[in-house]
Amino acid sequence: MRKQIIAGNWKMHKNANQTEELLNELITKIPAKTNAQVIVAPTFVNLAAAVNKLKNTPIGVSAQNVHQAEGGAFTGEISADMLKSIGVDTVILGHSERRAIFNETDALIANKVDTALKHEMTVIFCFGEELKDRQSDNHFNIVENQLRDGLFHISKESWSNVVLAYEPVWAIGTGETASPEQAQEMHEFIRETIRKAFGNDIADEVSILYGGSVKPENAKEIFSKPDVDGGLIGGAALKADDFLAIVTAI
Ligand SMILES: O=C[C@H](O)COP(=O)(O)O
Repeated sequence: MRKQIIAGNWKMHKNANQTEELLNELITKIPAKTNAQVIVAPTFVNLAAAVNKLKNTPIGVSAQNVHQAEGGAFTGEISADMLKSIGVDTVILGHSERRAIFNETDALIANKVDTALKHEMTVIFCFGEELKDRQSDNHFNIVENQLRDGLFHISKESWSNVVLAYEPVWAIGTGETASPEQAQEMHEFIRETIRKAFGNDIADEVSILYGGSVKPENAKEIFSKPDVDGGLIGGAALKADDFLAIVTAI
């Protein structure tokens, strides 16, 4: 059975007090039993506090990024070893905001993937087409290339530490969601692409999350699709009630 996962990417939101408040609310309100593994990704400065607060709860913690080098003169950057040393063993890589705003290329993301996997971290690998790609009917090519160039160099053994997050850029923070059918069509394509390259076991086991304007109102229908194994949630992860409504929709 594939793991179902709901991850909240808090992006550059929530200071220390607000982080504590949201975590308290999540801890208090999260149902005793959920069908999905639940993860939150606060900003770097609040990660250690989140790890401490969420100890002995069912909620895991992820970082939003990591630097590819082991360490050194990289002002402002954070290494995998630093994350591991505070108990963070999951990292989001390849997010479209990192690609578009911070010029992260497939080659750089592939490097970051290697570093994270070397440190036995779980990678939530994000990818997805822009609106122009979909309008020109090039979305399958773009998605396949992002997968091949950013991820397909890893070993078969590494796949147990990889979660995929398909996030069409045109649906991120726009309020416009891919239809459940569009999500399913792409998730199925992604799984078949993995099947061709890595075989049935890996294709059937890897969790593929959908991200892009998931809300309590549309979550259930999207998650009902057979190749959608959960969600990577942005805006709606910033309110405990909305996030938990999405968690219970799966
Ligand atoms: O990482 C999360 C995605 O960028 C989705 O963000 P959103 O739910 O605000 O559209």
